[in-house]
Amino acid sequence: MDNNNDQEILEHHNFIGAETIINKNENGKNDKNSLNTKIEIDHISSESTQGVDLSWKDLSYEITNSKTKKRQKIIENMYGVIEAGEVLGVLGPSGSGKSTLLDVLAGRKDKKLVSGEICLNGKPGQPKHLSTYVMQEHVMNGVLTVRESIQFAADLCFPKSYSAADRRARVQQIITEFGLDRVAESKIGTNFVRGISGGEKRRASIATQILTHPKIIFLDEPTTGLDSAASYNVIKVIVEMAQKYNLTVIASLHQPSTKTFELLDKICLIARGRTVYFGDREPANDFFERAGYPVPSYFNPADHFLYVINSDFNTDKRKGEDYVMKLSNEFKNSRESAEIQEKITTLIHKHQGKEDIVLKVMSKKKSRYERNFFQQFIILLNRCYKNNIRNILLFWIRMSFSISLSLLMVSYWWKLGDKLEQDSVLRRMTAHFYSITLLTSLSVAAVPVFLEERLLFERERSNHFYSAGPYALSHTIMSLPFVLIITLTFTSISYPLVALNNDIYSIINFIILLFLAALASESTVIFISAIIPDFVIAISIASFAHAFWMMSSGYVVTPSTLPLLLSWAYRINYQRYTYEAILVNDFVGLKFGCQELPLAVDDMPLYSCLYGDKSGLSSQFSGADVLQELQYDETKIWLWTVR
Ligand SMILES: Nc1ncnc2c1ncn2[C@@H]1O[C@H](COP(=O)(O)OP(=O)(O)OP(=O)(O)O)[C@@H](O)[C@H]1O
Repeated sequence: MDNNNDQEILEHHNFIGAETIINKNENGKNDKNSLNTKIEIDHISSESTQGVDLSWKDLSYEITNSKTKKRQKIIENMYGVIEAGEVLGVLGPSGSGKSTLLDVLAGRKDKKLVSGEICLNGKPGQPKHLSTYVMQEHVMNGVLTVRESIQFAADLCFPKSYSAADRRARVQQIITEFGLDRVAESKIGTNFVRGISGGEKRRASIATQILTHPKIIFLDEPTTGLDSAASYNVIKVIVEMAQKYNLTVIASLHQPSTKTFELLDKICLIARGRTVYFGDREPANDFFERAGYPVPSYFNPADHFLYVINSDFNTDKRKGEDYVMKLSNEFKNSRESAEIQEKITTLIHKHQGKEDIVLKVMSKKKSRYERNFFQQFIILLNRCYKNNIRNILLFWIRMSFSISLSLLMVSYWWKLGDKLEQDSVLRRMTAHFYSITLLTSLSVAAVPVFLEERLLFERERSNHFYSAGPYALSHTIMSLPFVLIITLTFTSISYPLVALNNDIYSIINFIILLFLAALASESTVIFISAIIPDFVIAISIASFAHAFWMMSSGYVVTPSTLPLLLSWAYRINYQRYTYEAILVNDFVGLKFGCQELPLAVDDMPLYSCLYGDKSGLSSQFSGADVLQELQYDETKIWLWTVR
């Protein structure tokens, strides 16, 4: 096998430590079986010997201030270097630009607003495809156990060459590495279910995101909200992982304790978007001493540095800026800064002329999903099933609403169907209208659940776990039985007690039509939650949308008298189609009695009919007469169902 074939196999397996393996081939020959075996072994142990050194120069991010319309630099002329296996802590006061620096390095900002150069192993490049960005919030599915959450990530993210047993072994390995053995079978926890501690949640969340050992890991404030012991444990695990797998880690930190601070290899101190110090942790003391701010004895150096570089509380804005400028210039002219600049240049020379297989293979790896559409769908379906079964509270809330509303209907229209006089026609129509509108209103209660899911979806999709298609399909399919049960419960109480058309065909049709309306309403709520991330706005819009469909359904105001704005909505309104189809379904075959008039001609009784024959001679009219008057063509029922 030649080198090209080696390359293909390595790329096929998304192998990370390619160079090492090729060099390690025995007898100086490239043997396919031995190569594959090594790749498998490597997959199982997740070895990835070659790391990525990250450096940046003159990095700025400039926006146009929406109020003043002036250009504003959020970070300015930053430079730095971090080698594989090291952990860099980005420290600075609130609003100093820590998250912006991470975002710019991770390629999460608009490129047009970014200037400067980012290098991977000394060559210009973007870390996006080799990195994972661990966000501040530990968005996880609270009803799953720690092991299930990590297993889910492993099933989706590991290459096809991993067997189920390999994946389980790797999950166990990462659980141990992250010190989660004791809580592996415990649920993460929700508002209602007591779960694992905050520190354990954070470690579990990070574990699911760095499972495949991306070469570079960005962590946005991984310790926020944790006590100092939990923060220490989180950073300790990250440092150990970085050393063991030669990973490059950049973490923004708020206020590390002395012990946590001592775990960091390098620190980057930022104030007002400028570098005030960058380099190894220990020499920082020396730099600040020379600058006139020595670290007091028995004082946490991190606290001291953050105190010194914080000019936010300087009442004179100009003075605050000058102060930061002075410190920043002092660093620029320091020997520590010169060393960093030199290191950036050395890296470029070190990697010059070498083909970087790690970068090549890794960039291909992240540009596609590890599982195909169907596999993603099955894995997501399984998780969705567990989620729905364990997150049963929402289901019961909706069930209890469904039962209450159906009882409300019964109390209003008790045995209405048995009364076949003409006065009952309008009441019958009202009962149908409310059965649709009440049942569909229940879906609004699902907004918070979809919004919570949305955060998880965004995080997992951005980490290339799966695409939107299988996610939407699995959730739609899983919601079907729940919507059906709610519809059946509503119908089984209200339908017989309101005594509607007891023909079996009519009953089945009624259930199908209500079920489809409930699904359409559920889809509307999902759509609104998908485009509006704010809970209050989303729930207000979902309620408004429901009221809007209700008002334009043709019941409250007849279609011919609908205002222009609502008449277009009438044409696409799912509540309208359900309402009209349900009326057709119920009214066909019924006979209603007209009101007998006290006057009689030649002893022949006279009648007043609201529908049908109005000559006064007919004592009855049919359901079809009502439909004809309303212009609901009975033959359209299946067309409406489809709509
Ligand atoms: N797109 C933007 N438009 C206007 N101002 C912005 C924009 N992006 C960032 N900023 C401002 O830039 C500054 C730096 O923001 P950034 O989020 O990077 O700070 P931070 O150090 O991470 O803060 P914190 O620790 O509070 O999260 C802040 O004052 C922020 O308001």
